[in-house]
Amino acid sequence: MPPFDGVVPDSPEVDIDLAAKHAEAMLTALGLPYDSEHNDRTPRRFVRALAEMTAGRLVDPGRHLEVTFPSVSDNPTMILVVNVRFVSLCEHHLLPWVGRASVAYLPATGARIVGLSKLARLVKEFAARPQVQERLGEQVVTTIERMLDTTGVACLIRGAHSCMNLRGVEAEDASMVSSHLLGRFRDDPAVRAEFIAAVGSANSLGGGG
Ligand SMILES: Nc1nc2c(ncn2[C@@H]2O[C@H](COP(=O)(O)OP(=O)(O)OP(=O)(O)O)[C@@H](O)[C@H]2O)c(=O)[nH]1
Ligand SMILES: [Zn+2]
Repeated sequence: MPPFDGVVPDSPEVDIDLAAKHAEAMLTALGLPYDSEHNDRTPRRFVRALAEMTAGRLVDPGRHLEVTFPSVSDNPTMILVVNVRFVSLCEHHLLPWVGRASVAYLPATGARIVGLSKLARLVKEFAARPQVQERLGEQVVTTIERMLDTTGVACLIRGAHSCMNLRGVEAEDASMVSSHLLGRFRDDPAVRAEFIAAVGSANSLGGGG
């Protein structure tokens, strides 16, 4: 089942008919009846969208790191993917939050390496569920550490949380920055500085090749 393709997951855990019935009751209880021909499918649309945006919880994102290639260097250097865009749902309010993650790892000498897209898939699937930013970063780095032979893993995330930007405190331009560092990224200031500088310079170069 591929999530993130606009599809509602086909899973025994997901009952769209039942969810739509409850959503209609919930909206009615809020004084928002959806009972005209214009909007009577809204409860169904609402729960389908929710199911689609939480499809990542039904898969094991780590499976992407099972596809590896032989090492190409006796002196492996930092592998970094910058600005992986993701969409998530704040687990407190179930409102969307969006962000960009930059993910790096240092392969151990002789270790097999992973395709770049797999790091992006990891981020997007861990994001596609009720989530908090701290846990997203933690899940990304600990999964890479578990699945690959590395001497360090890092993930820097900048997230814009609509529950803070568009309601409540309405801090419109505020975003959250978090860094999750393991191994040499945590213990060696030079490696950490190289990571932060590489993310910064990639951003100043703009996207693309
Ligand atoms: N640390 C962290 N906090 C988050 C994240 N997403 C949402 N929050 C915060 O979760 C908190 C939930 O606080 P509550 O006081 O229970 O909720 P609330 O009454 O709606 O609070 P306000 O948002 O301040 O109106 C809010 O401060 C949100 O900004 C996240 O990824 N990480
Ligand atoms: Zn929230």
